[in-house]
Amino acid sequence: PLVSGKLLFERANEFGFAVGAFNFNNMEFLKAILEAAQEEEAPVFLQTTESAIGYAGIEFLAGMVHAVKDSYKVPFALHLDHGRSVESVLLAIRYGYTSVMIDYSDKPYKENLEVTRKVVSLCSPLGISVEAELGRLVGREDEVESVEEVLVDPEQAKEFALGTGIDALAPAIGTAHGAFKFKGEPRLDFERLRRVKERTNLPLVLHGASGVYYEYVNEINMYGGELKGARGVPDDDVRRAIELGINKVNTDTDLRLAFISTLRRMMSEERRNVDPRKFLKPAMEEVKEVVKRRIRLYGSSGKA
Ligand SMILES: O=C(COP(=O)(O)O)N(O)CCCOP(=O)(O)O
Ligand SMILES: [Zn+2]
Repeated sequence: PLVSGKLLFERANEFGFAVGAFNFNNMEFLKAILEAAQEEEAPVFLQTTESAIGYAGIEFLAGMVHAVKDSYKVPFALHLDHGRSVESVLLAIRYGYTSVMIDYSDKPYKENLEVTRKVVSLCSPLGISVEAELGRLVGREDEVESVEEVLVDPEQAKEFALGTGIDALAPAIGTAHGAFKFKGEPRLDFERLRRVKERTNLPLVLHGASGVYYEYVNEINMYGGELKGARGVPDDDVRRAIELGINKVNTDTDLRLAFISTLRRMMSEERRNVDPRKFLKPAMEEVKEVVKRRIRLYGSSGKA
């Protein structure tokens, strides 16, 4: 059933595992995620960014989730990923989201603190969980670095947690969104993560955590794609981060790679087919498989 993110954050923090937070923009990804969670008997966050809402419309995205809120026995939260304004959070509340992120990490600290405190005052009385971010993920798309990376300051994290009353914190520890993470070798700042957990004891969130599995990258490159230098976070680093206190792991790129690799292969092999379902069904199945793989990696199988 559809539940508050608070429930998922608290249990994951108490028992030391992470809940998968999977992004969706359409019915196929949503169905794949929920079926994977059901088969793994795992809780999940279903999450949409503002660009997902721009693509599909919040009525469709929230409407689909509310339509199936009693159709799956596993608990799932509907989460606004990277909300960039109070208005965006209010819209999510209006459409029955049960968890939100207010991401003011690219603004001065004081602004981040004030706006986040405001969002907590709006959401907490409604039982809606609030996630915020400190430090800045380097936003690397197609190998082009767009923003300067700023790693989280553990002392500031403690003050921020106390000053805002957030339910969860996303500390920037070296990851980046997309398929091109890290300049050189993959490296997360585990010592910094440990200190943030020690000082806040909050449920922590890892953004930019996709593994970018070579089997999907290779298949995309074999069937007309061009992902040169694609690289993700090794599974062992995700495990280590969870041991150190990560309780929600954001996963978008791995689902995209699974979907697109299957789509490219099917489109190239079935040259007479014009029924979208013949391509979308196997692509959806592949997304389901990679979601199950990630749920097992996060230690959340059987934790529903
Ligand atoms: O942390 C992540 C995903 O990390 P990943 O790329 O490593 O999967 N996210 O918050 C997902 C961000 C998706 O943004 P958009 O819908 O604008 O493309
Ligand atoms: Zn993110």
